[in-house]
Amino acid sequence: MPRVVILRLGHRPERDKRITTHVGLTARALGAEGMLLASNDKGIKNAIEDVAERWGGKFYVENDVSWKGEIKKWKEQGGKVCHLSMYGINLPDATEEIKGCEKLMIVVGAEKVPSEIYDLADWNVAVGNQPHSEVAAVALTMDRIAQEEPLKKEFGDAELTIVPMECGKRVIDNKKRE
Ligand SMILES: C[S@@+](CC[C@H](N)C(=O)[O-])C[C@H]1O[C@@H](n2cnc3c(N)ncnc32)[C@H](O)[C@@H]1O
Repeated sequence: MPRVVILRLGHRPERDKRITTHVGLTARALGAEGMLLASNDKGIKNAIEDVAERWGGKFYVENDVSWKGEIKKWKEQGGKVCHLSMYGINLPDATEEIKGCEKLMIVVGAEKVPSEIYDLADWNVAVGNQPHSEVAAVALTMDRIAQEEPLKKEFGDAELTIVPMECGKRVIDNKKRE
């Protein structure tokens, strides 16, 4: 799988807190390295980085970035950009090509995204051509482009680790074991 960064556009702090947090948490869980938030909401950064600190890995959130600046920088560094939109080409028809790149920025909107994004993106990709959710779109895309099973990813330096079991809950507190 390429290195993946999420660019979240159009986040409205008064109504999108939960969904933007879920975009970040889902991307982290499936192997992205970070999320760039093109709005000012430090609470999102704090909430996601707090989870990452307890559950491991090195996921970061950058607050209040310039979306255009970040896309430009990413492309100058050889990265590719995949904008998720129900109007794009269908994911199964783009997966093989996307899998081949080294650095991938996945762009997801909230409200309507600036039309310029469609031209700046290397791929405008629909996760099926029906409206649904940015969380589902990120999850399915990351799952489809993964080379290894993303649900078995291990997170280093975790304070907390779950022991999967058929029934019940077991969480290891790694701090207590030190
Ligand atoms: C709830 S939708 C709102 C879309 C907005 N009304 C518009 O017309 O662009 C928010 C985001 O979810 C993602 N999304 C929703 N359905 C999608 C689909 N079928 N395929 C890919 N992305 C999707 C897109 O990134 C979109 O910007």
